[in-house]
Amino acid sequence: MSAPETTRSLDTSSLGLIPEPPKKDSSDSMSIYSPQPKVAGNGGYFSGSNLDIDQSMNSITPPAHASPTLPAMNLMPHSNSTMLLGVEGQIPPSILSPAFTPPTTPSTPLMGPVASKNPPKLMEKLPKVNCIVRARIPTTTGTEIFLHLYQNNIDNKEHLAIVFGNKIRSKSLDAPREGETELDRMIRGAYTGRLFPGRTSSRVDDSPKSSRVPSRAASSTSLSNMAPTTQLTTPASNTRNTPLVRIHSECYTGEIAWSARCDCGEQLDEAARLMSLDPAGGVVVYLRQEGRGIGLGEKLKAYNLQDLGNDTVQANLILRHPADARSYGLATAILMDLESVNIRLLTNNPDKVAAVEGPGKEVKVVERVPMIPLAWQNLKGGVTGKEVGDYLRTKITQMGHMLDLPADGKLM
Ligand SMILES: Nc1nc2c(ncn2[C@@H]2O[C@H](COP(=O)(O)OP(=O)(O)OP(=O)(O)O)[C@@H](O)[C@H]2O)c(=O)[nH]1
Repeated sequence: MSAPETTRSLDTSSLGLIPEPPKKDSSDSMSIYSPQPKVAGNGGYFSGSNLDIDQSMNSITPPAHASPTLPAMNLMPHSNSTMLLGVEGQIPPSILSPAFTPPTTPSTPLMGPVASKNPPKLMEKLPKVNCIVRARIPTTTGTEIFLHLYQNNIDNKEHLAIVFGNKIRSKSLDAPREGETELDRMIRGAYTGRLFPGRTSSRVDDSPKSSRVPSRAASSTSLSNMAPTTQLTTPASNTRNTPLVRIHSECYTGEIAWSARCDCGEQLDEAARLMSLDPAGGVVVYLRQEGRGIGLGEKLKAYNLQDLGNDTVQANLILRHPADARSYGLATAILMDLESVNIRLLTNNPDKVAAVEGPGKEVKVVERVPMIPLAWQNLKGGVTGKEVGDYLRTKITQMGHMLDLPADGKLM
C-alpha cells in the first residue's frame, strides 16, 4: 500500500466549512477569528508535521477552529468516498483525529468501510455476566415487562435485558446467594409470579389469582396499537417456542432526543410491540454501546461531519474510529443466562447474526426476522426525512445490511 499524500497545500475553498482564511498579516484585523492557538513543541493537538503544514499553507494562518492539519480533501456533499479516503481507500493520517479513543466495551478491531466483508472478531472467551436485579415495569402501552440489570467482568456499564413474557428467567438472578433472606430475594427480583403487600416467600406465588401477571393475550392488546397496522411476524411452526430477540445498541439521540437521523427509536418500539404479541415471549438485550460503540460525544462529531457531506461510515473513519466498533459477547452471555440459546433475531445486520452466536456457537440464530422501516411499508409511525434515508442507504450499500432499497428509490 502506498503512503498517503500528506504534503498538499490547504485548499480551504474546497472544504466549504471554513471561511476564506486571512493572510497572516491581516489576521489581527479579522475579529471573527479566534487567536491562533499556541502549540508547545510537538505535543498537543498538532502533529509533528505542523511546521510543514505551515509551509505548505504558504504562510496562511487558519482560524483557530479549523483543523491545522487538514489537507486538500473534498468534504463537500457529493464528494465521492475515493476522494475522501485518499490513496487506496486509506484515510490520510493528516485528517485523522489526533487520538483514537477506544470504547470502554471491548470492541472489534479496526474494520474497513464494508463491515460485512470484515465480520467482527469474536472474543475468545465470553464475558461473565450477573443479573443483579430485576423489576416488573408496567409500561405506558399496558404491556408489562421485566427489566433485568446486568453487571459483567469486562466493563463497568449497566447493560440491560428487557424481558417480555413469564417464561424467560435469569439463572444468575435466581441462584441463591449466601445468607440471603426471602425478603432479600424479593427485593432483588428473584421471585416467581407477582409481588404483593404482605408476600413472604420468593418461591411460591401465593398471590390471589386475580393479581397475577397478566396472560400474554391480555397484555399484548394495547401494545399492538403502538403502530397501528404493522403485521406481526408469524413464527414458523418449528420456531413457535423460540423467543424473539433484539440486540439493541444504545442510541441517546434516537431514543431520547427524538432524532430523525436514524431509525433506532422506531426499531426499539417495533421490537417491543412484536415481542408483546409473540407467544414465545422475547428479549431486548440493550447494550450500552452508544453510537455503534464510539460513544455519544464522538457520534455527535460524526453527525457534524455528516452535515458536511460525509456518510455515516466515512464520518466514523475520519474520526479515526472503525465503521462499527461494537462487540456482542455480552449479548451472547446475557442470552445464555436467560436460557435463550435458540433465538429468532430481529435485525438486518449480518455482523450481529454472526457475532451473537458466540465463539463456540453458544447461541443459535434459528431465524432472522428483518426490520423493515415502517415508512417503507407505508405504515404510520416511522421515522422519515433525508437524514434517515441517507443513513439507511449507507447501511445497505456500505455495511451490507440485509434490506432491499424501496423499488421506487424513495428512501423516505
Ligand atoms: N457512529 C454512528 N452511530 C450511529 C449513527 N446513527 C446511529 N448510530 C448508532 O448505531 C447504533 C444502531 O444500532 P442498532 O439499533 O443495534 O442497529 P444496527 O446494528 O444498525 O442493525 P439492525 O439490528 O439491523 O438495526 C446505535 O448505537 C446508534 O447510536 C451514526 O450516524 N454514526
